[in-house]
Amino acid sequence: NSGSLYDQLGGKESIRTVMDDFVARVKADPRIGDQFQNTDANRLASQLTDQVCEATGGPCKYVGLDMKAAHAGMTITKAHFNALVEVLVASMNAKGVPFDLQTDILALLAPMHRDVITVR
Ligand code: HEM
Repeated sequence: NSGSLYDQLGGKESIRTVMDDFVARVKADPRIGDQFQNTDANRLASQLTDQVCEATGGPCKYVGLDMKAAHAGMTITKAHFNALVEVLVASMNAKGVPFDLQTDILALLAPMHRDVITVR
């Protein structure tokens, strides 16, 4: 396979499609949904799209809070983190992201656990 991860994903519109699905599933998830109760779905999907677009080599710039600041003050456990990853995989499956690409994306996000998990 050639091209950036971003191109393989199908560009920004495809990433946004996954993220819209993801935020909806997160809000409905019994394990983590409560934490996103007051979250503006459109805004979070937009932030996540920019973040993943940039991280995969796309022409975007994520201008939100860094991951430590974004999650400071929240109660986020390893179990919460794993639940969110599971939800993301469900969305990537639902939107037809090939398995190899899924693992590439997860590899980019996994190290963020250090800044996201606040309860250790
Ligand atoms: C790799 C894992 C994660 C990534 C990449 C990530 C990414 C982000 C991003 C980009 C934002 C927006 C920051 C901004 O707007 O400036 C955000 C906000 C947030 N995240 Fe995470 N996050 C992750 C894991 C989690 C987990 C496990 C939880 C809790 C279960 C969580 C809960 C939240 C909440 C509640 C917000 C605030 C949304 C709002 O503005 O209302 N995140 N996250």
